[in-house]
Amino acid sequence: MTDDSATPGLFDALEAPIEASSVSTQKKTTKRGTKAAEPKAAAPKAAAAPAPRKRRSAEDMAATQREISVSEFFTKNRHLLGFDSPLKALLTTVKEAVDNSMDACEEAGILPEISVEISAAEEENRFRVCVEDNGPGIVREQVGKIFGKLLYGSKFHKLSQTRGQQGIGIAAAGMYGQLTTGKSVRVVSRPGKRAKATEFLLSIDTAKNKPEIHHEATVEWEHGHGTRVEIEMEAKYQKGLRSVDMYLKQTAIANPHLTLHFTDPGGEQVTYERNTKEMPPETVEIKPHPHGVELGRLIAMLKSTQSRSLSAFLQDEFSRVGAKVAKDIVTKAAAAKTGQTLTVKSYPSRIAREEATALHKAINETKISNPSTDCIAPIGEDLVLAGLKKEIEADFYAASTRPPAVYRGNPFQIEVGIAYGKPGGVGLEVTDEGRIRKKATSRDVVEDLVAGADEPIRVLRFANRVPLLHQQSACAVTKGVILTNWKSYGLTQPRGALPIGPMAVLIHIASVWVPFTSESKEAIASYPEILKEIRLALQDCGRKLGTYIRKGKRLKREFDKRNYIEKYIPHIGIALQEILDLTNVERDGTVETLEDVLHKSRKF
Ligand SMILES: Nc1ncnc2c1ncn2[C@@H]1O[C@H](COP(=O)(O)OP(=O)(O)OP(=O)(O)O)[C@@H](O)[C@H]1O
Repeated sequence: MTDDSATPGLFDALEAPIEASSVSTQKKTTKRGTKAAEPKAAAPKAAAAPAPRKRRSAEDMAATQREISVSEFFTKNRHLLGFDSPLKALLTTVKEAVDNSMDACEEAGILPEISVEISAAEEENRFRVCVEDNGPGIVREQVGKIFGKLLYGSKFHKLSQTRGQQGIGIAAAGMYGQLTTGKSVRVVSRPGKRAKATEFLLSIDTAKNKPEIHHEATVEWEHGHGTRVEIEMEAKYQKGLRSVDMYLKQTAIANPHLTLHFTDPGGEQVTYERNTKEMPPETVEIKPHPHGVELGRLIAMLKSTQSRSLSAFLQDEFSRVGAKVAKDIVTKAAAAKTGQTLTVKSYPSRIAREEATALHKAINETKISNPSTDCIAPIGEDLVLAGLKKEIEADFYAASTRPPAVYRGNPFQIEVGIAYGKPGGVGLEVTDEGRIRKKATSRDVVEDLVAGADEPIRVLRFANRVPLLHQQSACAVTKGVILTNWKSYGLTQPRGALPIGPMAVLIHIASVWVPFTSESKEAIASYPEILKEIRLALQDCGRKLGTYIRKGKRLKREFDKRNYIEKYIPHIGIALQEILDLTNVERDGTVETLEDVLHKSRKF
């Protein structure tokens, strides 16, 4: 195919009068003794000289420079928060609301019961998302700020294991709804039996990042306490691996103490009943570990602390620092040329930048015990297994919870569960009578969560019990699975890829601060310490899986051999009858006897 658009330009150039610059080129060529220049394709006509650029003074520029509110920023960059398509926006909204409900219930010590309802709105491509919980509710004064102001929350400034971290989530969902439909968010909240439920209609003033409450009234509400959020938005509802349905199902797996009701836009209802009444253990909030603090943060902390001496500052603001460790740090820092004037009594806010640098270096050179780990609550091997068994029918399950570890001063813990073998697949079992038979299955539906025998395994990623459905390939969890050698556990694995087989692997990272790669909290950063722990947990489960697969292969070989021999038993029977010249009565039992001998033999 030719590019016609190029042609006129070329002819124009050939017909154009020779410009000064091309004449000089000809002269040069002749000088060097080469053939006299034939008329060459001349350069296109020189464009008219561009108008001189208008110069702008610093004052002119200053007139256009102004503050950007965080809401304006995220309105333009909503993809950063997980609102980059109508499909994903729906999932992100449900996720933010359900995660908040779970956090609130757990913080209040209430067994969570949550209802999610998605219904089609009047206008096309619009849905209404309603999430209701039996949590502690929200006091009246806070409702506006929580739902109508970005970067407002209770979790950002503390180090504790919660689903939410940033204080953006639910307000961003409301803002997305407002942006795409112009409608306000409806909130009903009742902070306890003695209080009345209040209904609010509110939106966010994006230029000021402030809530605007349009309506507030007390209403009757059948629940003793809790919160209901309703957001209408442009969205798309679709089932599949990255759907709301999948997020809710995986949430039920990782949160066995949750009862969850879901009504989809078609009116179909599903309830995930809790299978334990045990709440996850209460976790404690911790102070930052000194080894995780960066220089800039240390300087800011020195400025803002209430402590009146350097020793007190180190002990009050950080975990695992006692008087002795504080003294060691200060002595080391003072020994450095730049930190000469430092003593344990130095006044923190008067410490100069060079001294702070020496202090930071000394902190990292001092041996300090790892942070305490009572701030982390893993799901636990038993409940990982129970969760998998409840929602995924498979032939084999295994789980492994690693001891806590630390990245950048933040404690974390990894746990892994696997479900292997699709019901109705190759699963075989030995009956009480010693017969090998195909395993029976109670479900005829092919389970989405276990991959097909010739597909890459399904990786179910969780961070603080929240399923992560997007950005799988950018996530440390996926990297950990790929870096594990699954061939030694009986699975095939293409180079640099996920293993192949009928398996789902659940990987959970519990941490006081999950290192997400972006604000949309979809993938976990690949810190070497995290990758190492993921691989160790996978290897532990892999070893158990390997034993099972080897046993399964042996059973399969036995099963095939038996089938083969069974095929010939009638012929052997006839031959035996003839050789032994048996009577008719004796003849009748020959085949049964041979079959019996075969099945009782454990060798075949
Ligand atoms: N259903 C609820 N019940 C009680 N409190 C809630 C509820 N939803 C939100 N909150 C409170 O509102 C705060 C802000 O919630 P938001 O979703 O904006 O941020 P977050 O959960 O703190 O962090 P992230 O942005 O990572 O989700 C929470 O920290 C919590 O204190």
